[in-house]
Amino acid sequence: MNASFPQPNLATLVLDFDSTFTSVEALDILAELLSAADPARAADVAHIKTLTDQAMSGEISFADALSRRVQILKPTREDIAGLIEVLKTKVSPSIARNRAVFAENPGKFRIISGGFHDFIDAVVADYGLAAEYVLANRLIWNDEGVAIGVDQANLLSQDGGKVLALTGLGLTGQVVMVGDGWTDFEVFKGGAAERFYAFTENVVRPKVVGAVNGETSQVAASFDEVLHTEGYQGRYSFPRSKLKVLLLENIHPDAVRAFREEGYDVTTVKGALDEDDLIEALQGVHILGLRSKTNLTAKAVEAADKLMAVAAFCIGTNQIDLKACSQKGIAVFNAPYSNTRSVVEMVMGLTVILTRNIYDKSVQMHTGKWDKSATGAHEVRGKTLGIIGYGAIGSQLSILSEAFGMRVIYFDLAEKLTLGNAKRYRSLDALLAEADVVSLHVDGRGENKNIFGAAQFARMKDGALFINLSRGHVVDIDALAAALKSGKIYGAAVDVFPEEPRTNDDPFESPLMGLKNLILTPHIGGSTEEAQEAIAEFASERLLNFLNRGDTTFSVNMPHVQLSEVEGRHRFLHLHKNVPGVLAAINVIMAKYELNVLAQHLKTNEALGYVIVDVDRGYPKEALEELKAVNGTLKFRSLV
Ligand SMILES: NC(=O)C1=CN([C@@H]2O[C@H](COP(=O)(O)OP(=O)(O)OC[C@H]3O[C@@H](n4cnc5c(N)ncnc54)[C@H](O)[C@@H]3O)[C@@H](O)[C@H]2O)C=CC1
Ligand SMILES: O=C(O)CCC(=O)C(=O)O
Repeated sequence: MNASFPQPNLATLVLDFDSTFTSVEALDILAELLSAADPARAADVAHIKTLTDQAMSGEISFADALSRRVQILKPTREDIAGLIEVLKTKVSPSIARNRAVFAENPGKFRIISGGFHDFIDAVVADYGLAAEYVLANRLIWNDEGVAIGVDQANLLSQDGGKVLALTGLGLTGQVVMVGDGWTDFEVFKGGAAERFYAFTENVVRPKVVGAVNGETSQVAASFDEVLHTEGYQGRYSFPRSKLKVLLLENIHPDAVRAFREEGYDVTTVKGALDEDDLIEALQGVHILGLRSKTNLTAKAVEAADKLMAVAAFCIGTNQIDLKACSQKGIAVFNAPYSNTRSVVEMVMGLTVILTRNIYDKSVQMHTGKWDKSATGAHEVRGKTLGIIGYGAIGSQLSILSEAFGMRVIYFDLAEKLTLGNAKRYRSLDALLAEADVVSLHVDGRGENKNIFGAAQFARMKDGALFINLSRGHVVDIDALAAALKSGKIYGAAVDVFPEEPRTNDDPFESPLMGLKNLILTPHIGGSTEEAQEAIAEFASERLLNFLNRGDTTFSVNMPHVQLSEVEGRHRFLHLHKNVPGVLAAINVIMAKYELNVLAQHLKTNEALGYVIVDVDRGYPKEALEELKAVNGTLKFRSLV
């Protein structure tokens, strides 16, 4: 290990126990355990919680609240043993994930609490903190093993006791207090600590948060933030609570939850944003999630000061300027398979509805018109489906349509595995001449603009059906309207439009409105609960794996590297322009600082090179600065 860690001048960090070291108030948990065992004590729980809250917010005297709570609870030694087991499972997540920092910095941490050694010692011992590093109260026990009071002689059973107890330790060097409660702030205010962190991971106490000055006292949403600011080498080189995630377009709440659970700072916006609003919203944002309606233009990418990664929470990525992202080293992901099935099922349903003219008949019924007739209504069995774009959606549609009794032909620019009895046509015109139903499933690349226009409609069979659930700009809408009006095509279903409203509150306008046997839907091909949930899981997992370990699997613009968790090591992620000499330059720096390399990967694509180096923990900060300065570097980060 390099000699620069642990650093000799790190401050001593003094941690409060309740709602800081653990995510809960111990006496509240004790009250809950007691009332679970004896429901008659339910009223005690409410009483205890009120007293805890009042004391923590500084509304009532701490000493008074403490002895009143013990008097109400009167726990036995067995009750305390049960409490310890529960508390061990309630350690604050950011403390739990930084367990190693306690062992790596012996003597640098203290626990201070108005709670009791009787349970605190056993909980913090798991983190290598011996009882001598705990400043706490003691319960008074009677001969039957029932706690009947508080050791009044202990400084920590008195108001202002934390200040006196800590000062009494005579710690040398800087002392920093970390806690959620008013008594913790008093430690700083009373001069026993040079700095104070109002710890808000578990509870936000307005009086405490409101008292911080932003300099010697500040809010910390996680222990990672405290460690980072104080110069400790914690689990993360950069605290997650300082990484901003912006999720647009009503992305499923499971994604919001996934990021919050991992400690990221998440903001959500219901609709899509136009370029100006997006540029403003992107300031300070590290991660962006969007769907199909927000255009991440080159200008927005250029203006995004902190952006590291973007995910399209959908299949299409035509709304993202991939080139601009690559040039800035921004990783882009999507969810290529999560809504495939939903689109296919919708096409199947639309095919039947159009073939039977069900939509118009239903509209007429709503106006009181009963038109029972078989004219123009057909079975789909035996009809020919022409699929344009035989990718994930097109090929799955092929399978289901055959099961439905249809004959399938397809046209794709690329070589594809033909499934079932489908037949590949090498000419689009030949397909159009034979298909009874034409369904578009090409991607939204710029070159596909208006690939389906008057000439293509003219080549379709008279009375055929047309379905577009791909992208709006792929079809010339005026040509479609003309083909419908002339009766050249019998019916159509359109889910995607060249111009789509950004939110449900914006109006929809199109030359297609009001035409017969034309089903219009508001871009809902992938809008099922199943698909949205699956997308949320898939896309957020891609982003989190990229953030937490540098994994780029499934990225649409980065070289693909599948990486394991970073455990007991450090990982450098170096993204650069694909120019010669970068790996050599990185290795020269590794050698210069005698870094012990545990693993190294280099993967490139046309535009980018991605070097991942795992090294032993501990190295001088100058090594990082030199790695960042290597010629061609686009982005550099280190993970621990
Ligand atoms: N309406 C909705 O809600 C949804 C729409 N979509 C759209 O569907 C598109 C297709 O999705 P996937 O099948 O998953 O994509 P994919 O990338 O797997 O398949 C697209 C296929 O189209 C082919 N292709 C591209 N341009 C072509 C052209 N001009 N002529 C013939 N073939 C061409 C490609 O070679 C590829 O095989 C997405 O890109 C997206 O725009 C996807 C999901 C939901
Ligand atoms: O529902 C959405 O967000 C868009 C679906 C879509 O068009 C896609 O997945 O590409």
